[in-house]
Amino acid sequence: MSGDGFLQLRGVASRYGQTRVLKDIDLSIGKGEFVALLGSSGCGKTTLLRVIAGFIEPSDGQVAVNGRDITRHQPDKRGMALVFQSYALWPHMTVAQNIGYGLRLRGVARDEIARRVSEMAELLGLSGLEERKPANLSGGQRQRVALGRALAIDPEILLLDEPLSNLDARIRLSVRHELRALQKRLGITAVHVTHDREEAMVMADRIVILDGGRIAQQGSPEEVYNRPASSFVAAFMGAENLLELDGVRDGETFVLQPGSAGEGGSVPVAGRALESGAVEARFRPEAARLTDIDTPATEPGARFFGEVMAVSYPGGHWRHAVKVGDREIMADADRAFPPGQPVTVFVPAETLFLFNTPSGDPVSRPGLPSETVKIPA
Ligand SMILES: Nc1ncnc2c1ncn2[C@@H]1O[C@H](COP(=O)(O)OP(=O)(O)OP(=O)(O)O)[C@@H](O)[C@H]1O
Repeated sequence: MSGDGFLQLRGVASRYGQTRVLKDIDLSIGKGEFVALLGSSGCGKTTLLRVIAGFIEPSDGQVAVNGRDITRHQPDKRGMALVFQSYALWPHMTVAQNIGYGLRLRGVARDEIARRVSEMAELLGLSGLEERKPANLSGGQRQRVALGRALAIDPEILLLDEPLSNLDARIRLSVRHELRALQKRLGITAVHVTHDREEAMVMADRIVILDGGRIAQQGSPEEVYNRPASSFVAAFMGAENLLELDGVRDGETFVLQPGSAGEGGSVPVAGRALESGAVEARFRPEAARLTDIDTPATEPGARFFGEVMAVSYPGGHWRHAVKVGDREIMADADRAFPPGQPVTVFVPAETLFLFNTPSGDPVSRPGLPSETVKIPA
């Protein structure tokens, strides 16, 4: 999925000295689209945002806005505003002076600045606080001042670098929704850097997942969550349980072979690029159904045999650590299975993510209890 190309990156690469941080970044963002750059620490999110903002010149590739190449334009000539995690407000200035700062730098007339500041204060729920200093504001209010300062210059593109991560958890949830609603209302194009999966899911139209400086996958929140393109993306999107299995493709059905995990079952190929051989199977704890040993499968999916190692109650369900073959997985259930109890773990086909391992070689395992259940797709 890609936008209409309002903001376009073509073949962007960046390096710090000899270290390549970004490679082959092709990204097309539509006008008014909210895109989240998501990835673990050090994957290059901030570097990419800074390349877009113009604080870092890419070692290769091009950045264009509305068809115009801006790769070598100064940051203040790009029609973009950047909001940081640290707010970066001037402590000696009032809320009004902070919001009006960018306008003053641009030589805007005093009356116009006053008009714009009061418009921003109104828009961001800061009316009445204009004469306060940042030290006398809450974290959420400070972040709104930083946002007001960014929006006051009327940018075409808003760049957000983890702007919510200094806020406490409860405020973060409400500011997320405020920011998203404001972005839609103003029709502004936004690129938001975050390492928080849920934040990206609830705020963005599109999520771009970075891994080691490359785009691992991009798509709507629903796409990347339910149809991860790789084992890395599946794990990053919460399917952290991993089992290594062998499978045989039989037309449009992928049959999992018996092995050390006691696995068996079959899943529809459903458009996936799956070949016979070794696969990594990934699934979320909440996707697994835990039952007494030998409970038969009644729908397509995979069945594993295991032993409960530990049980806890994080709220709403019981979470179990289960030893399956030589791996430990997490599985949720609405009742507690005591440690030591043998169990069946069933993962329905649509929630089981399968990826051929790079070599394609069968995974070797010691033989343990196993069963194959072949259910037609
Ligand atoms: N000025 C610099 N000089 C050398 N290496 C740098 C510099 N800035 C960043 N890096 C390296 O580049 C890589 C990408 O950094 P970047 O800040 O873009 O990652 P990130 O995904 O935003 O991480 P985080 O979520 O931790 O902020 C990291 O390995 C980092 O150590």
